Amino acid sequence: MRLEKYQNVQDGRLKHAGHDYLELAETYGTPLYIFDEASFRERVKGYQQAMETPYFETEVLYASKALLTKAIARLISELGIGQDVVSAGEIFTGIHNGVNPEKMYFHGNNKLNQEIRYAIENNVGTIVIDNRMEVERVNQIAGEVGKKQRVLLRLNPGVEAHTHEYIMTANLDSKFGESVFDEAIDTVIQRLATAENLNFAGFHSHIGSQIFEEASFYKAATELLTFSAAVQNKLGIKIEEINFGGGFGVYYTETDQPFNVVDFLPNFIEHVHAEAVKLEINLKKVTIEPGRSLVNASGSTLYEIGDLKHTAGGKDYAFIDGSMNDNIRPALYQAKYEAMVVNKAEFPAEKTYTIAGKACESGDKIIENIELPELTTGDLLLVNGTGAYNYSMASNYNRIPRPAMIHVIEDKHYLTVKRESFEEMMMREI
Ligand SMILES: Cc1ncc(COP(=O)(O)O)c(C=O)c1O
Ligand SMILES: N[C@@H](CCCC[NH3+])C(=O)O
Repeated sequence: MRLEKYQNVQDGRLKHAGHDYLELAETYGTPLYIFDEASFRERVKGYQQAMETPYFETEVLYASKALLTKAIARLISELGIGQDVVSAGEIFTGIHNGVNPEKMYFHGNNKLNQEIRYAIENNVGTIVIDNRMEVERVNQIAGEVGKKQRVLLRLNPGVEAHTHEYIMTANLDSKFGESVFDEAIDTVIQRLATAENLNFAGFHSHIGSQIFEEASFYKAATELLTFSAAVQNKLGIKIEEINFGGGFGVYYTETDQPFNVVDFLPNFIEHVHAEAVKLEINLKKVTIEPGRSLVNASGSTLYEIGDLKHTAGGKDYAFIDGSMNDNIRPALYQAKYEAMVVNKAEFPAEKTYTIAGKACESGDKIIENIELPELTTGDLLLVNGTGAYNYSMASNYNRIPRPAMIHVIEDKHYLTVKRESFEEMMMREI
């Protein structure tokens, strides 16, 4: 397993910022989500600095679908980044933990009327309109609330990025946004710009998630700016802001070769500026909304090895006390992960295992065919790169309680999510 900056091997054991994983397991139990707060803070600051430019206002919005807890919301607020939200639930969590709603961008392809009303009443700064029907709904609800709502339109620029089919968002049949190739697109934009209760500020696009080619982002930017210029020239509508979405790929295993986002961003901003100048677009604001690349490497999950099984077919299973309930990604996207036996950090890897969860599903395998030291019941297995889309996609399938989460920050660690109890799982039931 590739170690993160905060991990190192001492006395034959893997440690997290000097903390022994065995002690963390004793204190908090397993399975345990562990979030390294220092590296998250550093990454956020790095992105913010890399976006700074004299050309226009820039803002980093954190795509909170990747991981949102009360503690994460407090960090968003403290660090002063915006929040990309996709439901009233995310807005609620943000607002109740100090996030300034003016800095929120509300996305979603079927925002409910009550969510739109909630957002407008609670001063959510920008609603990113997905489609022409939503234009009318937001306009009407804003009128009822008595506000003029700032909005962007989500465009599908038709830039196909190479990623898993389920996380592509800009193919022609995507459910997200209005296509730049749609014959009615001009009418939709004209309506947006003239709707009495809307303040149309520009466009948004997000071409997909876990993307490794910088070229796809440059291409999408060029497409969007060219389209914006056409809108200005043809319809006389000014485009002040473009939100370029998130999607920067991260390292899970050695087949992943992500680019360095902090190096990429200044070049990207230059590209956007140069294209905007060429096309005579007076951009006032540029935003990005990364989720995975901000949190994934800060998260890991600690499991205890239970039973071991050698099948008649010759496979060696090692069962963990977690499951697809705490990490659905291998089952959903065939996602790959690396892992390490923290108490055998210096033992040679000599056996091939399939790490399977305890859920009643054959597909509940967290890692297939990983080389590890000979395992024994009670060993602790750490899976790295679980910060994004693990806790936020966790479920209670099989009535399995969701794990606890802790934050580690230099010399201390603290609980941010309590382990779910059986009672809590029944709480909403009558
Ligand atoms: C509109 C939008 N913005 C931002 C993101 C965050 O993407 P990622 O976590 O890949 O950075 C997503 C998720 O794919 C999204 O749909
Ligand atoms: N949840 C997905 C990505 C979807 C991103 C949100 N649009 C993942 O785990 O990779």
